[in-house]
Amino acid sequence: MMAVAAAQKNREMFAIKKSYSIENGYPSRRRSLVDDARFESLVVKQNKQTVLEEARSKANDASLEECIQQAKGDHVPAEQKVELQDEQPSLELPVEDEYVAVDDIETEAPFDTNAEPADDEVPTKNDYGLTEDEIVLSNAASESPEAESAMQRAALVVRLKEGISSLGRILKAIETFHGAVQHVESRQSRIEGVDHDVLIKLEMTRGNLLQLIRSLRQSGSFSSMNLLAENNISVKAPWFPKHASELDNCNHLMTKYEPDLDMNHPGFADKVYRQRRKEIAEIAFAFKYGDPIPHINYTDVEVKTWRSVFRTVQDLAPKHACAEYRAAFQMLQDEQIFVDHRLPQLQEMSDFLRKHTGFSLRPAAGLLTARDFLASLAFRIFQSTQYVRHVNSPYHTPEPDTIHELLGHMPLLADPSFAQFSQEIGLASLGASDDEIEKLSTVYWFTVEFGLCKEHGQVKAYGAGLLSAYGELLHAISDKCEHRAFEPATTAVQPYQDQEYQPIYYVAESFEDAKDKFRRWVSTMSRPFEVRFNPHTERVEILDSVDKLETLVHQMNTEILHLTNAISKLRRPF
Ligand SMILES: C[C@H](O)[C@H](O)[C@H]1CNc2nc(N)[nH]c(=O)c2N1
Ligand SMILES: N[C@@H](Cc1ccc(O)cc1)C(=O)O
Ligand SMILES: [Fe+2]
Repeated sequence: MMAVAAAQKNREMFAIKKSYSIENGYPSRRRSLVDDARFESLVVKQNKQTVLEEARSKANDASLEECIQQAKGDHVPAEQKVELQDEQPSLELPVEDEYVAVDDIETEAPFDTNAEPADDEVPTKNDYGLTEDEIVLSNAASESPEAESAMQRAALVVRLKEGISSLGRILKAIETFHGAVQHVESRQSRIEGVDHDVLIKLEMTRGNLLQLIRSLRQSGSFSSMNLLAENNISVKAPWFPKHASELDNCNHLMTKYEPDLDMNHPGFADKVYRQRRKEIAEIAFAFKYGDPIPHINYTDVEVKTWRSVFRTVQDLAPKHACAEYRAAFQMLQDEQIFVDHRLPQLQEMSDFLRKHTGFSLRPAAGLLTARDFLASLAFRIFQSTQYVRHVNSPYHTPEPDTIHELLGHMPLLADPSFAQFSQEIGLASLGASDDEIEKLSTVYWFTVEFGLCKEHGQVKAYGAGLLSAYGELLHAISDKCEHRAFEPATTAVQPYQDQEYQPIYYVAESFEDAKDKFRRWVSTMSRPFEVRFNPHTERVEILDSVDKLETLVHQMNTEILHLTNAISKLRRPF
């Protein structure tokens, strides 16, 4: 608790309004990007577990009689309705706004007659406990009386142990709860002690469905009873932003490396620097989707820092940076955005990127959590810091600053192939599990941040952490470190630290090759749905229905028609 109070105080001093770690009591003196991320995963898991357990114990309190009573009669009397709600309080799965049910994902749950039952199909030891799907359902039902009486389509898998005739009792129970059976399928079970597995698709009110599940669980004739998610019952995916404006909620900071918190930070002893950081952090926290990015009047000291990094990178890039970086750097110089006597403003940089790849910027107060940071990339939005590293350490700084973003990230975000790669990492992160986020951020780390690539047999840098830190750039191309071939599956589990120069770097054959490999690897991830970014609406669409796919196919047909026309026009004789 002491640590939390101290962190709270630090937060006030430094105006950190949203920090995942601080809000959850992470000891502010522990300093590692990786530990910090693990801590986030752990807290999320623990919270989820607590919520599930609470809901299960609540569910166990309700007796069968009560349930059946409530289900009888067309209308549940008002007093009982209240009681019902008391039993199923609103269950907020997440800490803060992470991990809430995704309420608009529809999932198909096919009844694969050959499939062995998965271990996790068996809900709990205590057979009338709620599974996660049921908690999501109960969550949806407890939102309002209307939500509770809303019709819900669902699929149940019941394993019968006393002969197929108990199916009759189940159907009767469904009738009692005013459900409509749409489909029934049965098969001989391969599970010992079970004679039949039955799949029942039905429709009934959410409230009744929960009661039905409870009452079936309490009967001794079934070995297990499972609800499979169907229309509008959410899959167990974490919440993620569906529209670019929702990134206003995706600005959680890591605690490490704030000058107020970390004695090793180059700015720790510098009061003026700390005050400046506070001012600039305020701008990021106040920023909302659609706002112009506020202009910063950089001080002479800040401009001096910029000039020294800019000039060195300008000297080193021709020899050590990849071709795509060099090309974009040149364009930025031609447009007078990259000049040595002033820092580029985020707004002009954002306008530049938008013209080239559709990427845009929004200001960030510091190092963001991987989940929040990656989510924005899905929308082709890069969350960029706006403060400048301390003047005493131009060659390398332990946290991202605007020089790192501008010199390291921006040139490549203007390259179409690289922009696409960045967005794909972002899209893959939406709704990913905590473990997968950890893997994705590790891949991001060894590619976008510290990647090397081949060019005419030579090794060149494309990682932003190398192109903004000439100290590390020279180290990465020296023989003091190890170079390995980029392979997403192995790269994703390579431990790393962000305190010092990296001991290992990964070398990609090319961006296109890295993208190909990444795509193949991502397709092995667990997310049960595919997403797509619609640039016209700035919305991420979940591709989970035939209708949505059909619309897309129509769009693609139109494009193919235009392409075919283009070919025939080009072929036309003079
Ligand atoms: C995704 C991965 O963890 C990566 O290192 C992120 C983390 N958070 C960040 N936050 C900011 N502001 N800038 C960055 O470059 C990053 N990089
Ligand atoms: N080391 C980089 C900045 C940086 C630090 C930490 C990060 O996670 C990312 C970037 C530089 O000096 O430019
Ligand atoms: Fe970065």
